[in-house]
Amino acid sequence: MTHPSLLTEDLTIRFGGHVAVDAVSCAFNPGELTVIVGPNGAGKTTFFNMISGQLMPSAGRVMKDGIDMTRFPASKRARHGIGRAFQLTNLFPQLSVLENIRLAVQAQAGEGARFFRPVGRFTELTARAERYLEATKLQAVAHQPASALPHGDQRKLEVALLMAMEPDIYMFDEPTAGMSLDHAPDVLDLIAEIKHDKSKTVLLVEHKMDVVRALADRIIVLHNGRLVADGAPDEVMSSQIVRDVYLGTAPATEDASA
Ligand SMILES: Nc1ncnc2c1ncn2[C@@H]1O[C@H](COP(=O)(O)OP(=O)(O)OP(=O)(O)O)[C@@H](O)[C@H]1O
Repeated sequence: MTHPSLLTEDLTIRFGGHVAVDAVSCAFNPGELTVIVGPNGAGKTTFFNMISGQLMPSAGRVMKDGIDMTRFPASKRARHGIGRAFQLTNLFPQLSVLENIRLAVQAQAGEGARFFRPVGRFTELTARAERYLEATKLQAVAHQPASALPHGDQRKLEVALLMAMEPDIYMFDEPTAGMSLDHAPDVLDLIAEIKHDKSKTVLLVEHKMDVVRALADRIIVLHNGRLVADGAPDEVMSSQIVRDVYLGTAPATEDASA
């Protein structure tokens, strides 16, 4: 039996009088890709922000592998293996794609940006960076400055930087947003590959139902900050509560059941 690697316990945040995420308790398991869906303003991104550490909850806890992460800043959570794809905030725009990936590999290896290191070590880190370059199909643009990449390749680079951190929790917030149709499958294939590694836990916020169908092992539904459904994709998508949520007829305080 697999043990959940990530748990939220009664996770709650209030902005003034507004409860944006309301006592959400959920366990996420290795080898499982969970998609978080819900209408606009349901609390999906806020829930994500509390897991990755961009926001501190008003109440409740975030646990990973038995460790309470609730008060850890995002950087410390990342060192504990909670990895979130961001739109190129960690990027050095003037450096090449490969150099950016190599810096992420170095950071993961705890080597910072040291310039002097044994040649063998340098070669090993470069080989690792090249593996991520290949995995994300960015070889053709390896030596281009990161800032010159078209949007689709930038999203792939985000995934490469995330993979280089070797997290065990992968978090993606609308990974194909703003992407042309010809680039989206590459990124979705990458996420599918990550989820095939049974030691990885993947969380995805997504609006596009074709993406949800292609990737989800499990779906959770947020509505007005509350978890209102949790289960297998077919079961959740055909449930009355989900139809109500999307048609706008759900009561605000519906219980969590698929
Ligand atoms: N920093 C903030 N201050 C005040 N209210 C906030 C803040 N961040 C989010 N909210 C509110 O919390 C609620 C949840 O927002 P959130 O962005 O998490 O929803 P979402 O489900 O991700 O929506 P979308 O699908 O549109 O991205 C919304 O009512 C939003 O206005």
